[in-house]
Formats: sequence, C-alpha cells, structure tokens
Amino acid sequence: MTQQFDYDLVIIGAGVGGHGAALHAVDCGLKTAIIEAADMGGTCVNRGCIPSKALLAASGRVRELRDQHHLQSLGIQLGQVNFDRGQIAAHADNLVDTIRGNLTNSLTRLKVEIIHGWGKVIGNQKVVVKSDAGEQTITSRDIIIASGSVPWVPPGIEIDGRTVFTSDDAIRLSWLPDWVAIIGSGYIGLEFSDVYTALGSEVTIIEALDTLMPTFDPDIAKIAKRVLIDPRDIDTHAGRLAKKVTPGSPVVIELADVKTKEVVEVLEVDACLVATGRIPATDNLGLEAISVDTDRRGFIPVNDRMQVLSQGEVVPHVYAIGDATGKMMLAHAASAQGIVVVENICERPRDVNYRSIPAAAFTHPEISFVGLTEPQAKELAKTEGFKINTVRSYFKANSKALAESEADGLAKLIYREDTGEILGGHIIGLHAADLIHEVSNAVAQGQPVQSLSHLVHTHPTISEVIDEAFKRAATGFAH
Ligand SMILES: Cc1cc2nc3c(=O)[nH]c(=O)nc-3n(C[C@H](O)[C@H](O)[C@H](O)COP(=O)(O)OP(=O)(O)OC[C@H]3O[C@@H](n4cnc5c(N)ncnc54)[C@H](O)[C@@H]3O)c2cc1C
Ligand SMILES: NC(=O)c1ccc[n+]([C@@H]2O[C@H](COP(=O)([O-])OP(=O)(O)OC[C@H]3O[C@@H](n4cnc5c(N)ncnc54)[C@H](O)[C@@H]3O)[C@@H](O)[C@H]2O)c1
Repeated sequence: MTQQFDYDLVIIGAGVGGHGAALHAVDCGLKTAIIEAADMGGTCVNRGCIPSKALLAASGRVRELRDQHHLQSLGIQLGQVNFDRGQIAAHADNLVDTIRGNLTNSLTRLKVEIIHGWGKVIGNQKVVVKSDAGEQTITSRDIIIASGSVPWVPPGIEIDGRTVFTSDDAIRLSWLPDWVAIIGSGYIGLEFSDVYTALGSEVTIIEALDTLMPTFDPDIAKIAKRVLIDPRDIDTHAGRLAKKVTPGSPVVIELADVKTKEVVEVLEVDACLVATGRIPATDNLGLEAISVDTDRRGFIPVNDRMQVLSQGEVVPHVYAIGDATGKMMLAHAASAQGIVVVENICERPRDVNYRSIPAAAFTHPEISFVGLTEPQAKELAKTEGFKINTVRSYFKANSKALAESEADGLAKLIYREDTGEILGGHIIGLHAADLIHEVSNAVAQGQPVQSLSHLVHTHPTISEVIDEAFKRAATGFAH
C-alpha cells in the first residue's frame, strides 16, 4: 500500500456486492474498509433473496403436502396439513439473522474494517462518513460505490406498509390477506404469488405490459402461465396500469387501459403488493464532487470494468457495482462485478460477461435462464448476419422427473447454426435454478454444443434434460 492513504480500498455499502468485493480484495492483499449506513448484508440478506427464499421454501412445502393428486400418484395419503403463519415468518427472520451474522463475521475474520455511517464521496480518493458519533474523513487509493437500490412505487400509489406495501414489508409476512392484488409480474410478483397462493390467499396479478412475465423467453412464459398461473387461485389483468391505489379496508385499485390511460375497472381487495421494479439508491452519495451525473433513471454510469464514467470518460480510482449501476439487478451479478473491480485494481484486467450470468425465479417449479431470449437472439442474428437454431428438451421424457411425478417442464437452448455457440438457455421445471449452471458455465467458457454433447451425465438425474438438449443441438454438426 502507498503510505499516503488510509486504505487501499474503501467500499460504500455492505450488500452482497460490497461484501463480495471486500472478500476478494483481502485475498488480493488490499487493506480494505466497508461503510454501511443500515443493516449489514443490504437488500439481499435483509429484505430480498434470503427471506423470500425462506418463505418460498416453507410455503412450497405446504403446497406440496396439500397436493393430494400429486401425493396419490406416489401412493401417499395425508391428513389435513396445517401451518403457522407466525412460525413461517420466524423461519425467514431467523435465517436473516444467521446469514447477516455469517456475512459480518466473514468480514471481521478477514480484518475488513466495518465503518457504520453514511458514506459520501468528496473526491476520487476521499470519502466522508457521517454517523451519530460525528464525521470522519477517509482516504483510499480506490473507492467502490455499492449503494444498491430501493423499491420503486409509481405515482398514484400510496403505501401504508400494512394494506398497501412493497416487498420490504411483504417479506415480514405479518398477515395473510384473503385476497391480495400484486402489481407487476416480474420476479417479485411471481415469487410472492407463489407464496400467497400456497398459503391459501387469492391473488390478482396486474401487469402493465400486454403479456405476463414479459422478460422471460416467450416459450417459457407460456409454460409458466400454464403451470404457475392457470391452475392456481390467480386472476390476471395484463395491459392494465395500476393508476391509483388507496390503502384501507378495502384497498381500492383503479386500473387504467395502458394505451388510453382511462380508468376501465376498479378493484376492491384486502391488500396490495406493489412489485413494480426497483430504483438505484444513488442520492446524496456526493457524485457531484467527482462530476458524475447519474442517468435518467438514477443509475451510475460505468463501463464493463465497472469504472465510473463522467461524460463518457473514466473517473480514475472510482468504481460502482451492483443494483446502483442497473446492469443486472441480481445479487450474484453484484458480487461478480465487485470481483472484477478488484481484479482491475490489482492490474489483472477483466470485464463482466453479462451474457453468462444466470438468473432464476424460485417459484414452484423454478424458472431459470442465461443469455438471450429467442426474440433477442433473432435480432442479434439479423444485425450480425448469422443464423440461429433452437432445441427443446422436455422433462416428461426424463426418467427422474417421471419418478418424482414432476414432469412439467422444458429446457430450451438457442445457439448459432454456424459455430454451435450457445446464445441463450431457458429452463422451467424441477431444480431449474440449479440446472442452469451447466449452461451458464458453458457460455462463460465459450464451449459449443458439439463438445458439450460428449459430456457424461449421471443416470437417472434431471440434469439429463440438459444433456438431451446438448445432444439434440449437436445433431447436424460434424463430431
Ligand atoms: C424481494 C426480493 C427478492 C430478491 N431475490 C433475489 C434472488 O433470489 N436472487 C438474486 O440474485 N437477487 C435477488 N434480489 C435482488 C438482490 O437483492 C439485489 O440485486 C442485491 O441485493 C444487490 O446488491 P447490492 O450490493 O448492489 O445492493 P444492496 O443489497 O441494496 O446493498 C446496498 C447497501 O448499501 C448501503 N448504503 C447505501 N448508500 C449508502 C451510503 N451512502 N453509505 C453507507 N451505506 C450505504 C445500504 O444500506 C445497503 O445495505 C431480490 C430482491 C428483492 C427485493
Ligand atoms: N429471484 C430473483 O433473482 C429475484 C427475485 C426478486 C427480485 N429480484 C430483482 O428485483 C428487481 C425488482 O423486481 P420486480 O419484480 O419489482 O421488478 P421487475 O422489473 O422484474 O417487474 C416489474 C413489473 O411491473 C410492471 N409494472 C410497473 N408499473 C406498473 C403499474 N403501474 N401497473 C401495472 N404493472 C406495472 C412492469 O411492466 C414489470 O413487468 C428485479 O429487477 C430483479 O432483478 C430478483
């Protein structure tokens, strides 16, 4: 370390992004500090991935044990299945405590300095931290901004935290409404509709776009509708904008036609979850001190090495990662970006390869994907002048899925016809969130379908669904 700085690296924000960067920085021998204004672990640990997966695990078990048709197909009969809402909520709470503790300990064990307070950049190698204890100025050779995001609530929607709420409150599962409207059919809307319907609530999904689950590959969205929406107590309104939402008993929701903006329907429900996306937490970070303007939506502009840009030019020594950059609002993407920053600081130049970062919705069954959807791949093929092929492999042809009596599902690969390079992988079905890694690792390593088709998979496993897709895709290539 150059003696003139207090630290080699200072990170603002101890979410998953900041944590990943800090651990890697220590590995690389950097003297590191992390500044956190609220809870260690940020959104993912306290209000996101972790508690939501705990709720999904418990409610998923309730759904499974109440699915008499499925159990009977396995020769099982079960009496009434009961659950305790409070204890399910406590399971999520306890898990948050454990993971937050583990995360904090992993930092202290490695001697990362944890500084509590609000961090603000006052120069490209200087940060001020404000806390109840006062103000402290810190110098650092490099700075990472990992300030994360908060829920976005559209104008016209009033939040009271009890009858109209965002995921920040839903995660507490403080009550179970008989009828809950969910605005937005993205990840949060989908995962919470899984939780609520499993625990007996009636759900109404409101989506502004014409199709539900608009970011998924169309084939996957179609199956998702068939298995996650249609058979459940879910009513849907696509192409409808939630224009005004008034909390109370009942909650009143005015739905407008997306095109005309005219109110066409009014719903009265017990509760409303607003899951309409997230916005970056980039106010009051001192970005003006380094002449950085956020984009129209408030995201910090960065290049693929996560260097912060000011009017297109790199601001020396300042990096940003995670939700604050809006590149891919996922915990593992934030952490991967943090590792890339540290590699660059340590003069081992590295870019983030977004095409190989997988994503999953932890519904029952799960949905996962990596890379491009078919419409996106077609667009790219048109621009760059190549052809694409697609193959589909079905869970109903997989012995393990049939043994589990869970044969609803599909794996789809999109690849270049000329080279066999995989452009996208999409899965819906049992363990999809784990299965996707075989595809994402292949994308990261640039392995074409021809070589992937020779890999051997254990029989009988669900992974053979992917094996089958690789083999089908390789047909037509000389081996
Ligand atoms: C309900 C829900 C479920 C989710 N599930 C998943 C999932 O299953 N998988 C997945 O990959 N992603 C999931 N996500 C998304 C994931 O939580 C985020 O992508 C991830 O938390 C982003 O990490 P981050 O480090 O960029 O920011 P954050 O986790 O938001 O952390 C930023 C931290 O910075 C602190 N901070 C901000 N400004 C300052 C400042 N000036 N000074 C000091 N501290 C500051 C904040 O207090 C916060 O602790 C979910 C999100 C939600 C809401
Ligand atoms: N499993 C996971 O990885 C996971 C889980 C939860 C959240 N997340 C992350 O959290 C972020 C936020 O999730 P999200 O589901 O809130 O956002 P999202 O952007 O995925 O979906 C929001 C949806 O709300 C719709 N919408 C917006 N305003 C509306 C209105 N007024 N009326 C009707 N519909 C409206 C949009 O068209 C969109 O489809 C995501 O970007 C995701 O990366 C990830």
